[in-house]
Amino acid sequence: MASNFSSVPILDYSLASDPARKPEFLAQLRHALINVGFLYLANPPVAREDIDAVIAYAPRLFDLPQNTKDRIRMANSEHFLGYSRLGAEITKGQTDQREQYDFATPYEARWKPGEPEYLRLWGPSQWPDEELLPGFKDTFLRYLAQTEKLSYEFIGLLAEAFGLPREIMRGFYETDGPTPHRAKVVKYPPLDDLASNQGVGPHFDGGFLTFLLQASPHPGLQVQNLSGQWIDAPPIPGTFVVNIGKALETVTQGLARATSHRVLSPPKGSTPRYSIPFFQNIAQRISVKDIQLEFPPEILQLKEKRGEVGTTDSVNYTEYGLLPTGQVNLIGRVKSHPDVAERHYPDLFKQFFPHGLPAQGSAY
Ligand SMILES: O=C(O)CCC(=O)C(=O)O
Ligand SMILES: [Fe+2]
Repeated sequence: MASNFSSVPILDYSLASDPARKPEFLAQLRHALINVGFLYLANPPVAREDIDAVIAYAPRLFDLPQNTKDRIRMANSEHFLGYSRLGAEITKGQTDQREQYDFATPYEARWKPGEPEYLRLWGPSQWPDEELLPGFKDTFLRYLAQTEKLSYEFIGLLAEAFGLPREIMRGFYETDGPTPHRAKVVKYPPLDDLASNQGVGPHFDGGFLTFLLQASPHPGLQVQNLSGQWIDAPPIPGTFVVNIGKALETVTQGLARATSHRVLSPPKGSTPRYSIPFFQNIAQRISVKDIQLEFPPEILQLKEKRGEVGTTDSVNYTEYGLLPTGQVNLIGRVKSHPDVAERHYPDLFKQFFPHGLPAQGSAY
């Protein structure tokens, strides 16, 4: 019988460090990974004062004068890092109604001519001037470092929940150098003057795990269940929303589900919604088919019990079976930010946009 879900489960991270209650946590985690693909994580090991501080900074980032935001626009960056104006991003061919900054964990650009083009994707972030937003960069980096650490601890717990050794996933990210991760600070304006209510259109996340901080009390995030219905995932203070990306779904042979999700714009007259997603990545040169995980048969059976996953409204990621992760990432960025691609990756731009820049979808 197909299992389905009508709400997103809440897991308490403090159980994971209590030996007596860890089995309970792992059982809940296994259920959430296999049957839902989303969960709330209460009591995450990220300092509350840093969480509160990044939440407080979010509106201030967008209240900066337009010309100072544009100075660090994404189009400047071959790493697709920086500021994107409202309406600059495309999901599934439609314009998203959100304004955002993309930042990454610290990373020195390493690409050299002759190496694969996708290695150019990662490099330093563009930060707002310190005088304009004192303390933001340091606070955000501290937040990123803690969230990154949590993401690796969580991958260890995921392995345990699936009956594997805790360290088995390391091969995906411990390679010749650090694996960079991306985060965004996002503002969804209310519907008043928008062309549509697509805050962000239906999609899967690409990488391993996403840790989403809902940074204002607005609902709007929705998750698609197995029969295609949209289920609300409203903010719960003090939690992260954790979900699975397509790379992790692929390496776990579909045990951990990547679940389609979207954000609807806040209603007319409302204040803006803010959110801060962190996207855990894996090493760029690795193809997900390079490492085969052997799951115990009784775990694989749990997937059969789930039944067929119904249709989703999201784009798919069939490339993961074929290409290095870095190339899959780069293609995703090109499709989402064609104007940045046109400037820095002209060949890929022509391949995906043979008729030129779409009417919408220009970061600048
Ligand atoms: O803003 C949110 O709540 C979700 C954003 C999201 O799904 C994404 O950026 O991938
Ligand atoms: Fe997402």
